[in-house]
Amino acid sequence: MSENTRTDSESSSPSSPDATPTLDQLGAIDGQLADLIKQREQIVSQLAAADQLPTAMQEKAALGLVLNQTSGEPTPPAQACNDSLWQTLLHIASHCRDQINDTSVSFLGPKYSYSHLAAVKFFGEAAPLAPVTSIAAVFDAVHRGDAKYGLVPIENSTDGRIVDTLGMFVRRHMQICGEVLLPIHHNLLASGTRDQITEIHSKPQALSQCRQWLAANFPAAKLIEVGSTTAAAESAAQDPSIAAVASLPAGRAYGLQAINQNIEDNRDNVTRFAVLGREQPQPTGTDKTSLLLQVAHRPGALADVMKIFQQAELNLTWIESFPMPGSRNEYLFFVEFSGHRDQPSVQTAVAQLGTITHRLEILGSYPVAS
Ligand SMILES: O=C(O)C(=O)C[C@]1(C(=O)O)C=C[C@@H](O)C=C1
Repeated sequence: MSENTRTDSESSSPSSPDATPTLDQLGAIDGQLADLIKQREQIVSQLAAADQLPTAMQEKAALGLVLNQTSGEPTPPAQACNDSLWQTLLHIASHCRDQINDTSVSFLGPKYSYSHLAAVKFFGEAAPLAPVTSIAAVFDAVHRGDAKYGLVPIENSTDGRIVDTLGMFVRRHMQICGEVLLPIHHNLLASGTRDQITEIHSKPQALSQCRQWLAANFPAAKLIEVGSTTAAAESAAQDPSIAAVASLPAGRAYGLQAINQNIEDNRDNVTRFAVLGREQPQPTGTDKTSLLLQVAHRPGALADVMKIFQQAELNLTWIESFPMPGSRNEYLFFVEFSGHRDQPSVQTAVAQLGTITHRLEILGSYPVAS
């Protein structure tokens, strides 16, 4: 143990409750923190070498419990996401994992896309994040095992479902092991002045979330759909006639001016992201389960499905229909409800659903985000 880690009451705590603390005491505490983080790094690499390192998700759950004990509040871990002490602990955990190159997280990039901001919120600032250029590529990276986790937008409070994501779940079997809620504040960013703007670039969902504002303020501008909000910011940095709808961090990264801030039509604009990965999180008491199902094409088929949820007293939190690729008038359904797949009532409902559906996939059970 180094000088700094000694719990030295003379150097790190005030000599009496009324005495003003000194800068030395602050320095001593910082030294202890740095030393503890180094010790933590070492333990993480030793656990990894012994193949005993918990997964990033397990570690996150354990961190939540530690934080709850410290604060004395019975908050489930996932709900502590906005707390800055929580973010700091998560950052330290991701920093230690980064030393051993453990967890890679695939997301729709480049950096500073909303998907990137959501990945940082969930996995921590220092997690090894791997940007790709499309939602399909996130699924591919997790499917091939190039990334341990993936992060994709699934639903927005203004605009509804994210079609690219639901389409990929239909085409490729993939598990959900977590979710992140991110408030989305869009900004009009440009390298020139307001008068120079003739085109506005962004991801279709972002343009749609600002549709009324754009129509009222830039009725003559051409709206151009691109792969991500950061890709739009990149173009705006190269051409003063292009403005981007993107995040403020993207604007700062590309040296753009925020011509207008918070231009989303709905002030309560929130996007929900799904965390993709092979892991199956343990029940926490506040969990959610996602299913993909296909019902027979006959009257009352969906009503029969709903009856099963009603009888099992499972509370639905989301239901979306999605056209079946290649067969007109047939639909798949995404259903989410409160509860975990290990719960007996969920198991009974799933067994019954299996007898009346043509396709049934449990996409995952995971802690509810707030
Ligand atoms: O382009 C981005 O920045 C994204 O992360 C994608 C995306 C989306 O497709 O919904 C994510 C959140 C916002 O709703 C707007 C864009």
